[in-house]
Amino acid sequence: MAAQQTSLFGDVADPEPEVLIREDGDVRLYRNWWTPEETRRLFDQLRTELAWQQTHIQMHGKRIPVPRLDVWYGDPGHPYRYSGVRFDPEPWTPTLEAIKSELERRQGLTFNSVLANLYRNGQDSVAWHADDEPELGRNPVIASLSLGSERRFALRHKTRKDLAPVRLDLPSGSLLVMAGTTQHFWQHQLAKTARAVGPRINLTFRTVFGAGDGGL
Ligand SMILES: O=C(O)CCC(=O)C(=O)O
Ligand SMILES: [Fe+2]
Repeated sequence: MAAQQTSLFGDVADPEPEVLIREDGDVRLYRNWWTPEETRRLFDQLRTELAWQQTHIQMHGKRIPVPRLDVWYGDPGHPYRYSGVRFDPEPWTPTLEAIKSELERRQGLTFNSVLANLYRNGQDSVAWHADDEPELGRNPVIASLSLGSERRFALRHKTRKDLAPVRLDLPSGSLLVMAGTTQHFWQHQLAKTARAVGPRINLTFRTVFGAGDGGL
């Protein structure tokens, strides 16, 4: 039975997660990880507090804007790589630090970085990819929190045709945890939509191994 816990964010009973993927990976969804009130408050705080920026990638020698705003926060000394270039993360804000401690306590995990994404409308998206950069280690645990408008998330196996793709609308206040070998065998995306949708914030907590951590 899930324990009733008192948290910074109120009294929350964590229900058992829904298991979305158990073959060649491990993906679980906690639908009501935050209450609607917490979710609204955190969405407003993060929308105004975070240093949202436009990231560009190099493609065929051209500088292309990614279709969303994003920003990395994390412990110093754990640079992340984007399009082959290393960047230092921003220092934790109080809101992100509180969310991180809450996540670590309730999930029994630790993280040192978070990539925050802001999808401004239905035209913002993230293309098929796996979070398999070497600095995330062999079997990364990625904890993904959704706030704001519901958007369609999808996972597909890279090679096996017998495993059906998983598609679901990620509710506001939900926590999706991708673990085990998920990033080796599966890709995920957040597709564009023609529907009129408001903004969505996604926080993906990760552990980025720095040069001194060894054991990648
Ligand atoms: O917005 C999402 O739900 C997914 C974001 C994602 O896959 C990423 O930032 O790596
Ligand atoms: Fe991802």
